[in-house]
Amino acid sequence: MEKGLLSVQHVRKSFGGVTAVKDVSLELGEGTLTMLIGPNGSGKTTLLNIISGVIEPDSGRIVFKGRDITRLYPHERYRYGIARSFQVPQLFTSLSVLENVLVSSRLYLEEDALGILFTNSWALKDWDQAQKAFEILSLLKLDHLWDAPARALSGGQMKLLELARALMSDPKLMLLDEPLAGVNPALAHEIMQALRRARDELGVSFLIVEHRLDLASKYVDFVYAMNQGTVISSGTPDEVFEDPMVVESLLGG
Ligand SMILES: Nc1ncnc2c1ncn2[C@@H]1O[C@H](COP(=O)(O)OP(=O)(O)OP(=O)(O)O)[C@@H](O)[C@H]1O
Repeated sequence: MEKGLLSVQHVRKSFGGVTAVKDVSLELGEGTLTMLIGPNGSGKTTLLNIISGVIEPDSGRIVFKGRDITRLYPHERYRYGIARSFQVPQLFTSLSVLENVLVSSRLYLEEDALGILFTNSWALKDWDQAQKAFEILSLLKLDHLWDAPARALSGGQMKLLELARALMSDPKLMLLDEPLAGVNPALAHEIMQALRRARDELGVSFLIVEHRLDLASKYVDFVYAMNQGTVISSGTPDEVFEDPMVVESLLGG
């Protein structure tokens, strides 16, 4: 497995009497698509939160691009190249698809994002940013909807739009919590294909938590399987889904 982008080392986190994550280690390489699987309560979301910086681990280290980021705040990690998206997309529903992407660009956030929202002053402000937004929208096959209000999109398209917004910040690693939840199978395949295109064309690595193994597994490079707070198996999808430990504990025999 290619290594080197993210290294999670012996991470542990308890909530009161519950140890959600027990001595978890994992490695992600650049430009890879990795899926984190496990039954409910196995610690997947807690691990994602520890990597994005929302939750501080009790012990262990997070190393990103060779630097120890364990004590950095989420916004510092974001600037450093770790983006996170949520199950429910956080969009400006009355703005157009393109405007949603432009508002998220780092350039605009570092300026006066609210002022821009109220004055539409991005319109001719920065052609490069608009061009970049269009490139990302076309990579995700949303370019034909550029002028539609975000509220007119389907649930799956909203997830793609949220992904487009996150890609404007040039992340090296994107953490996605159940990107396929509630999405119909056709769009779920489109989302997985879009992740692969972003991996291939932008060099982004993805770590996705996903329960829809049948849909997602054919698109990912690597799988980590968790159970009761520990990693019980890792490798290519074939290796992990044939591992007797995984068959026994996650796939119900
Ligand atoms: N803030 C919290 N306070 C107390 N317990 C928590 C907290 N967050 C998670 N837990 C507990 O830690 C364990 C792991 O939870 P986590 O949400 O990480 O699992 P998960 O694998 O993401 O589950 P799911 O697939 O259902 O989302 C569970 O027992 C959960 O109840």
